[in-house]
Amino acid sequence: MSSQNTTVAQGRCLPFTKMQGLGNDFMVVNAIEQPFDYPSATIQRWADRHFGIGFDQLLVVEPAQQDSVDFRYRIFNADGSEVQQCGNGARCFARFVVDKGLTEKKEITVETASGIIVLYVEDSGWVRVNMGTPNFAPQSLPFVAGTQAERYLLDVDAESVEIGAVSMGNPHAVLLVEDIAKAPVDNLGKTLESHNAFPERVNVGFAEKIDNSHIRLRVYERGAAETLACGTGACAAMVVLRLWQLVDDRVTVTLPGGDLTIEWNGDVDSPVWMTGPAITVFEGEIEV
Ligand SMILES: N[C@@H](CCC[C@H](N)C(=O)O)C(=O)O
Repeated sequence: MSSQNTTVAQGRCLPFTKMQGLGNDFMVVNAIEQPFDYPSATIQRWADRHFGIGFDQLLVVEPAQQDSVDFRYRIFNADGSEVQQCGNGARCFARFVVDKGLTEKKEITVETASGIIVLYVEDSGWVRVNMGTPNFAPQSLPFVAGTQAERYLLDVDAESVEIGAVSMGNPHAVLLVEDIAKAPVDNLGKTLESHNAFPERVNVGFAEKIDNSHIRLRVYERGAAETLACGTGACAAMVVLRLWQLVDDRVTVTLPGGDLTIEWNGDVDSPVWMTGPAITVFEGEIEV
């Protein structure tokens, strides 16, 4: 994760599209035709829900750096930090490049800071994403945990909290809770996000099992606080619960903003699939 600190031309107006995937909302910018820099302070100003556009993440469409890839997909949290992956954003990215006529393909390959992912725009307008393989190695998050395990006990404020840990390109801690409505998302989520066992911070998911094919989930996102949905968080929760043999290979994940379908067969060499909606809210321009 890194922050950008370059200067940009003042007084310029930047066209953007406001999009959302299950209420996880985004400012999407075509930087192929209008390259610009992303100082953290500017992103924070744009992300502000009272003084700016208001969004959880800024998504930037750039030219691919490799021949076999269609686009480069860059992601910035509302706090201005650049991150490796964003699942709901990936679906919006796919709809953006198709709706704007930047590609005629319905199978779109994109580079992210954590590798290549493939996006499939379905006839219904929903998007199915090959999110790549989950990585349970602690160093992949990074997570200072000693040896790899299915479950870890973490000391938090004199208590011991059981978590699963996985990288979906970005880092996730997952906790199982009895009642999602009572989950301490604001307090424990915020504390764990910056726990010293996660040197690059972490996204924190609270999952309640409904049955073998249905879980409820709330996520305290690194750099954005609790969001209405987190795509990589849904993948992380599903694979951790699948690893713990609590769910089947195909699971509906109900987030505050709606449902995602997540599929993973339990094989660490198999990819995780995510399917869900991606919606354009409005178009606008903002002063850089
Ligand atoms: N909302 C996203 C995840 C965005 C990045 C995350 N906050 C991080 O810092 O890793 C999603 O839908 O996956």
